[in-house]
Amino acid sequence: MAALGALRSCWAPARLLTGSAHHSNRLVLCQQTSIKRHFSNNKILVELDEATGVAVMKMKNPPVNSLSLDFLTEFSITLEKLEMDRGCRGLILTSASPKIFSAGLDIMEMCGKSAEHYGEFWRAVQEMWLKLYGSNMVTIAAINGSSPAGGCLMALCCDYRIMADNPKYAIGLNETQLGIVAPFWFKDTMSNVVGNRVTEQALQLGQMFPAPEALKFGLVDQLVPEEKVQSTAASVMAQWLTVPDHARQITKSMMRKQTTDKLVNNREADIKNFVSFITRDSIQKSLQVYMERLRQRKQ
Ligand SMILES: CCCCC/C=C\C/C=C\CCC/C=C/C(=O)SCCNC(=O)CCNC(=O)[C@H](O)C(C)(C)COP(=O)(O)OP(=O)(O)OC[C@H]1O[C@@H](n2cnc3c(N)ncnc32)[C@H](O)[C@@H]1OP(=O)(O)O
Repeated sequence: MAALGALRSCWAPARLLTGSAHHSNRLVLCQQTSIKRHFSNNKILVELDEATGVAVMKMKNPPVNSLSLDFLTEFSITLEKLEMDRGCRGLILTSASPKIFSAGLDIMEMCGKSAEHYGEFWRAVQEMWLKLYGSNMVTIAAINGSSPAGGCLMALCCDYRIMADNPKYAIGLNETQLGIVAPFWFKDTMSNVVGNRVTEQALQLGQMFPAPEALKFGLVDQLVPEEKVQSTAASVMAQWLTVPDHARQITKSMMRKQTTDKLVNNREADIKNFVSFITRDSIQKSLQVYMERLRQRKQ
């Protein structure tokens, strides 16, 4: 969480990038150029470049990067490690396999399981959101494929979104299409980016927007050719990192705290609400029908 007291002081890298550092600091930077640290596990590839202070996090949960309980747990642990690492100032979030950024929450985690499981799963979804939306790091989503529902939420949590310029890739909070409802904190995250009116319509209709449409109303910030998504993310990140960390972090926290506090103060009630919603027979039926439709589409 972006608690003000926990702000990290990362002045040296900021000064290096703005060019006001002492000569000996520059030497350190040169010497560090090729040092990369790895935080990978079997679901997420992470490489932290010590010279730039930027970590690239590639989701790798085949076939579609669905957000399973295991994946979400690994994700939050990894994010926590990076957050605590004084050498890490920026995070680029992307997919290890182009075409799909993330298929969103793993629907199988919400079907035919116990109430205890649903509670545990939802707590993990909350944790991912609190950590990513509340991150002190500069976060950039390099969206190299489709990004429905929970995948869109992850991208919306970031400070800036760069998407591959391919109309086949779509992004949006499509929950109503599955017969489920995006909770208030999904809604707030989108509303904070694109405004209330657009969010209201998009959420009711469960709209998925092809990349060019998403750009038009600011759901993503920039479209670039597919092969330039990563390099553009790196250069946008370099610009963001020229701003002194403490000032940017306080500003980010000021903009987002009201939204995160709403969940922090209501976590247990939100879990209870989710469990009672998802265990309804009608909702279970809707999810099964949706999965069946996905399978049939494939055939
Ligand atoms: C009363 C007030 C209540 C208030 C609210 C209270 C509580 C809130 C309640 C609920 C909130 C839940 C919020 C949910 C958020 C979500 O994220 S739901 C997930 C939504 N995701 C989707 O709709 C994506 C569906 N998938 C696709 O559209 C496509 O699969 C694709 C991602 C575009 C990829 O297409 P393609 O490359 O063609 O791959 P396939 O379709 O063939 O898929 C490959 C296999 O992957 C399986 N799969 C796809 N997506 C998911 C998924 N999200 N979860 C699990 N599995 C998935 C797909 O079935 C294929 O499996 P098989 O190979 O057939 O076994």
